[in-house]
Amino acid sequence: MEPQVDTNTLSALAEPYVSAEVQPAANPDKKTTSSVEGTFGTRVLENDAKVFEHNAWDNVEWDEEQEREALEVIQKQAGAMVGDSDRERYDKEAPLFWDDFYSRNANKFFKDRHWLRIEFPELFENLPKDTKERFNVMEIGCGAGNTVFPLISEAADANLFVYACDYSKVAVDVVKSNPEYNESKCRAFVFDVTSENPPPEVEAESVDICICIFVLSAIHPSTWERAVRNIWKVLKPGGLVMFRDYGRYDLAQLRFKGGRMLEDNFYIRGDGTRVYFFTNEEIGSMFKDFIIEQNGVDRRLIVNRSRKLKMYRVWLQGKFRKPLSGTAPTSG
Ligand SMILES: C[S@@+](CC[C@H](N)C(=O)[O-])C[C@H]1O[C@@H](n2cnc3c(N)ncnc32)[C@H](O)[C@@H]1O
Repeated sequence: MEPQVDTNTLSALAEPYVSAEVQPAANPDKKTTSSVEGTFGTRVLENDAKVFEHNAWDNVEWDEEQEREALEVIQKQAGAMVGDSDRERYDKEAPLFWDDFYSRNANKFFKDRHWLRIEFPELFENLPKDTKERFNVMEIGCGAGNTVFPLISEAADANLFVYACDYSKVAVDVVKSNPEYNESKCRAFVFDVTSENPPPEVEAESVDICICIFVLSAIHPSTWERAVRNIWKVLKPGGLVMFRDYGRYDLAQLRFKGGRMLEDNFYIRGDGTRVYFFTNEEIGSMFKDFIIEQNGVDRRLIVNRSRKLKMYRVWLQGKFRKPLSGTAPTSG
């Protein structure tokens, strides 16, 4: 996610919300099942002495030392885990914390995802025009609509329909109150992706593309399978999941202090919202029943030139295709 804050000052990166995202660097449209380091970026740091000459560097390699330091930070965090009763409360009341978040921020927090066309060109290719067959996109965890509205406006002359769901009622109300909201193009509704069943608003196997941007990190790891099963059920055979989310050792993870870790790599922010930091392996096994077309890591070094600070960002990006035949994933 990309809050509208200055990502170059550390104070802007403090809890409760670390700036989650800057615009992806370049088109990683490369089919691979492994890391796609090297495909995202355009500006590569070749000489460490020049690190403060630009604001950002792409595809930054991590050395063993950095990895060791990251692990040390995480071990320290694990020394002061959130207590059981708080953990249960954060789990039970999770949507309410997001309600509070959107009550405070409405649609002023995240920037619009204008990079969709670059990173996820499949959303715009082969869109039907003037045909009876509608192209259905579903966004899970649509928040304030920062993906939905740019998408609808970019594809204004196509026969595109967007289902926008979120388990925060306040978020859904924010989407519905947007002047661009138009039920001939979009339908927003409350839905928890970890529910037992897919949403009644969406016909089974009717969705061409399902978008999950910074949402799966917000759900408890024990519910990943249910979420993926619901996504599977709404997708057409051959349909695609477009995924972008936090990666392991992202700055946002390493900046958590004691008393914030709920479980391994799963944290509670100061505002009560939760966040997980994934590895490619975890994402690969979560979507194991899909054809993995991309499962990449986007590493960026963001530099504060005046304060000589280096901030390492790690995001994962993936494209997972539902096979033309196959049965729904079962829960383990
Ligand atoms: C980090 S925000 C991302 C919002 C939006 N995808 C974006 O990138 O701007 C995560 C969103 O996921 C929603 N969310 C979290 N858990 C959810 C769940 N189990 N089902 C549906 N939405 C969920 C939250 O309410 C919040 O709006």
